[in-house]
Amino acid sequence: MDVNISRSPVVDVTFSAPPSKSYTHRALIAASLAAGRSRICRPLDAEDTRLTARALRSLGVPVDWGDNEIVIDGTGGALPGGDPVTLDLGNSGTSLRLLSSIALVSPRPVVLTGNRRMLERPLGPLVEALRALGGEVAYLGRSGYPPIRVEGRFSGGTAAVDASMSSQFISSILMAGPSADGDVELKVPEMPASRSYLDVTVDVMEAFGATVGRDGYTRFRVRRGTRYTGREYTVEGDYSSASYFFAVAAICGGTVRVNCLSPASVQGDRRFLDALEAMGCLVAASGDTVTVTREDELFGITIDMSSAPDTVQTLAVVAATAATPTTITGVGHLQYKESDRVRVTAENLQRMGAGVSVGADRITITPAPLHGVTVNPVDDHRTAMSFAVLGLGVGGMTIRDAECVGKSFPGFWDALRGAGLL
Ligand SMILES: O=C(O)C1=C[C@@H](OP(=O)(O)O)[C@@H](O)[C@H](O)C1
Ligand SMILES: C=C(OP(=O)(O)O)C(=O)O
Repeated sequence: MDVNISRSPVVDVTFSAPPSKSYTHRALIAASLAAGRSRICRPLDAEDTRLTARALRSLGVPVDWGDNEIVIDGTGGALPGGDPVTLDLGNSGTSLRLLSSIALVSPRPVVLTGNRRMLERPLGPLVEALRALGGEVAYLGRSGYPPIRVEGRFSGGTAAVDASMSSQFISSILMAGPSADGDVELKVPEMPASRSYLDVTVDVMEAFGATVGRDGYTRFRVRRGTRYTGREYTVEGDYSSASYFFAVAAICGGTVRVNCLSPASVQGDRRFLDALEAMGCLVAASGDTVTVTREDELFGITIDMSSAPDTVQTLAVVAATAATPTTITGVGHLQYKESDRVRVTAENLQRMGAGVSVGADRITITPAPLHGVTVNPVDDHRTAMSFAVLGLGVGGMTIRDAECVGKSFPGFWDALRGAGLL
């Protein structure tokens, strides 16, 4: 499916944020390992979260996905035995990384694999840590990458984790921690990438009754005997997905309100709002609603987005419409995502007329007169959504294979149509 995008006049629209993908993955896992029944309310129903649910069912967890809720009778920390099982996680990095540790909880041999791009997304530091904690983990293809086969016992102990490529390596072990035979202690020698997602992990673990010891982002501990308890849990709104709506105001001018967002959220992509404010937008929050207004031209900034990786592309497209250049740092690990996002973003902005320079851990966007192009997102949902929003400011844009947004935000195109923007 291709979507053609014309230039939009100044906007005055209200959107609802979809549920958080990261929170939904984690609630599914915690509920699966919990003692007792959980009801997950307003889960994100998207390709990636469905992959996690399907994988948990394959591991023997009774996951009942109903109408806007998921009911799970938790296993109480253990997983049932059975034949070896293979989990195909598509290109859901969160699913594959987090479930790699859940696989160690299972008494069955578990193979974790994915699509072609997933097999290019690194896993080495997580495998090394799982081996140190009792896992017998084998690479079935290229060393350091999926597919892997996980056997052994989650005995626990101490492991050092290099999370410079992905915070998910740490989140994975922590989420499974309550099911280890002994204490789990993780030492993190250097600042993890996307560190805010570790706050999301700890938030969900504690919401389901687990206690997590930590020293900032350098050390994490889950004590033997820690357990999850089933509960009713409502998934908060997704600030990463909401960024595209906020960017509509920044790029087209006018006002966008987005509701269903938690004002106390620990999601790192709230930082996108700080960036918009620094560039000249008016940002206001009231209850569950955030309002962004852009009246005058925006000016470029220099900002570290290392803890807000999923809104780097959204910020880059906004930056291309500002009056002066923007430099975004902390972007080196974006090469490991659904695509090499810094390269893809640079190439497409340059095709549109912007000046872009890329360094080891930064991207600088120098605004210039822009023209619409046809963008092939190469199956990356965030490339599709960020350039769609830029198209509303430039016109003459076509997004190829637009259904790829289903990975995280299946309602994206309908939301723009419902607001009269398509
Ligand atoms: O743990 C999570 O839910 C996620 C962590 C981040 O990945 P990295 O930690 O690999 O940067 C983020 O980009 C991804 O969309 C979701
Ligand atoms: C990188 C992302 O997700 P994942 O790591 O789960 O593939 C994303 O949603 O941008």
